[in-house]
Amino acid sequence: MSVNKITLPIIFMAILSVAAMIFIHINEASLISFPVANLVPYVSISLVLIIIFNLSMRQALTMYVASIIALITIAHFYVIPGLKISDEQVKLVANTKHLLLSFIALLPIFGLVKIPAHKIFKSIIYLIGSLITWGFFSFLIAKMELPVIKLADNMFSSIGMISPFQDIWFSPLQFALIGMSAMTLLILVIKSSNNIYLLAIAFLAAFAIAHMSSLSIILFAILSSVLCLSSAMISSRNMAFNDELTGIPGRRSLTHYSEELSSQYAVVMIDIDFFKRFNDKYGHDAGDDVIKLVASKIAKTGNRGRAFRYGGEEFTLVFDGKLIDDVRETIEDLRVQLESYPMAIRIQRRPPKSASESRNRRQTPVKQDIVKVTCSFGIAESMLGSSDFKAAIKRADSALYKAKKGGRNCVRTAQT
Ligand SMILES: Nc1nc2c(ncn2[C@@H]2O[C@H](COP(=O)(O)OP(=O)(O)OP(=O)(O)O)[C@@H](O)[C@H]2O)c(=O)[nH]1
Repeated sequence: MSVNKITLPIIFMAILSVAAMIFIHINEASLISFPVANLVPYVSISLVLIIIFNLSMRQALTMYVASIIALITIAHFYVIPGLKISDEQVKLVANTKHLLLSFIALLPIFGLVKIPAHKIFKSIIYLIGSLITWGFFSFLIAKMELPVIKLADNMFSSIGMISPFQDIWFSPLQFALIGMSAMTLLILVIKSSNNIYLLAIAFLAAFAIAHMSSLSIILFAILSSVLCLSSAMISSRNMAFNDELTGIPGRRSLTHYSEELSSQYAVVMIDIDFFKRFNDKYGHDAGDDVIKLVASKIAKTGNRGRAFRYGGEEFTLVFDGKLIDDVRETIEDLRVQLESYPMAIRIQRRPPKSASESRNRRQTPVKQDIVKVTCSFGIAESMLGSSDFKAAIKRADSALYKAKKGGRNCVRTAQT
């Protein structure tokens, strides 16, 4: 068992959440009529569970747990009746909700974002970021009097319901946050550009927290849970089916995919040339860099080709519905592209001889080198009346062998 990257921020959040709840309980329990204290065991137990799942490296489970807890906690919050309070108390309750929901909203987010453990500072930025986002959204909605909100208000009142946009709580603190909010939003957008779930949840959280209505909170709870669950499913599927080094589908995916193929397809086996020599000269890490670069190029092959890492320095391309003649040109183009692509790799240096040499090295950037790599290709196609994919792979492998024998950096087909 080892502490993975998101464990420490979660522990940090757990301590903050429990401390905040105890504080709220001590200070406001007499003013509010629902038992805030009930949430303490919920959140504490759930955070302990999250930490345990994280310690056992079950990140997908962590996300499931985080999202289910978000749902249960919010449901608990709103199912408990008896909010008979004065105006002053409404404000206090609103404050309590803001605080609690900020933490709860952050749980799934922290389940999704892999923040390096040593950067607890980053967690604080995310916390402040989501609070500022909330400030920005409530300001926008409350102050701009968007026509769409009036429309929604009318719609809700016409069916006898209270609009979630009514009585938006708006404090002077939000004014102070507005200047910074645009910047924070921008940072959130940039940081989460390849994590659409984070972005969606941050926005939903901001929306829900800004409105403080059961409807928007429930909407948030449902949507964030769905987003977390789907993210968990996608990430566990990716973990099982994608190759760890290159990120492209691995051998297991290929087997899966072969079962969905039509009766006509072309399959290409690709192998990096003289890779052993390359590894010996530049080191294993540089070898890994090359495998990643080659994989990214192969994955971009057009003509509706699907790329897989077959294993080691071998890749497979599958063209469903195509035959050798349909893909020959595509593969020749890919070969030329790889051959002429200058790859930047990090060069490993020999171990430092002394402490002072080691210090000096840390100040100089890691050396890079530009290398050229070539690949050999073997193409085969499905046999009439046979759906045996393994046999097609074997034929492509034999064609690849011919390409290696024929001098490498060339394409051979199972026919020739
Ligand atoms: N860096 C790195 N090397 C790998 C990986 N998988 C396999 N290899 C290395 O790839 C090399 C493959 O070598 P060989 O099968 O002898 O073939 P080759 O040197 O490419 O020669 P030809 O295929 O005949 O052109 C071996 O040295 C493996 O250790 C990997 O994931 N990363």
